Amino acid sequence: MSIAATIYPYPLHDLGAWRIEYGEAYALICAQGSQLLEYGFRNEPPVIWSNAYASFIAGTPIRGGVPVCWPWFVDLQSNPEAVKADWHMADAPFHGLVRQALWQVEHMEADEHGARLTFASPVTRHGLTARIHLKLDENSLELDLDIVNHGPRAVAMTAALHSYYAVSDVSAVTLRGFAGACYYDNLHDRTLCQQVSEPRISGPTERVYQGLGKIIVIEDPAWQRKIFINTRSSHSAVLWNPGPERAATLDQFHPDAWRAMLCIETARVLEDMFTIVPGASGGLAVRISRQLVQR
Ligand SMILES: O=P(O)(O)OC[C@H]1O[C@H](O)[C@H](O)[C@@H](O)[C@@H]1O
Repeated sequence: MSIAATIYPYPLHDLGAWRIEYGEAYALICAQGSQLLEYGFRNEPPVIWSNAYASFIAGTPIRGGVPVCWPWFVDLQSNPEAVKADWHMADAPFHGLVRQALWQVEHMEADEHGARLTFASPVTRHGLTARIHLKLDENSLELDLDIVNHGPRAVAMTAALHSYYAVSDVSAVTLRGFAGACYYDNLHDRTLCQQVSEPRISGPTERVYQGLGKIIVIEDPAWQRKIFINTRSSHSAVLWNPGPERAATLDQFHPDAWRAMLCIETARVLEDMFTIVPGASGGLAVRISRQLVQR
């Protein structure tokens, strides 16, 4: 007998959210920011780092899960000129316009193939519409940021699916998929560097990689697990861990939490920015899965 997925309301204080279950897999997504807050498999460590210290307050960004950053990433001023020009505004919020905005549920469907949900962003400037499509099946979860330009002119933008992954100990995991790429080291004056071998995280890290391929792997021997990050239409990613000193200053963050998480933010930033012409669509997507490995 085949199992069907289920979706049910799971309010977080004042915020609307939905829990999705399908066999051993589960996920939690919130209407604010269309933000995935949990993803994992029962009786295993979580795949996505969910934050016990997160506050669920309307209009306040939630730390953890997968915040959606769009139509720009980080502060607007450090984006390419075309993005700054198209989105110029006073008090531009960090990471764009949608992470603390309330998205509308457009579609929810659960059956023996899994669950599919669509959220629509309230931002319609320049005649753009943005949607997040979430797909959960037995083995993977996909998030697809899909933007359509219904307006009269081309619009430039950057975006990121700012994913926090759960790890046993950030200094003990091995990463695959970065060797050979270039990155800007934000902690060293945004110097452009070449990644020769695969990176290890031994302290605060904030690197913006360019020219990446379609797959990144997190190998976590202590948890006998590999996380696979398959991307679509994205050639950049941000590797971020605050390290202990910055962690102590972050909101909604336990001072020791930096050890248990690693952000690999599937992105289209800097040289990987994109422009959508009238009548066209664009965006980026990530499919997250895991494989258990025997020692
Ligand atoms: O604290 P947040 O606004 O959630 O941002 C968290 C982090 O996001 C990205 O990784 C940026 O590169 C970092 O500069 C920033 O600190």
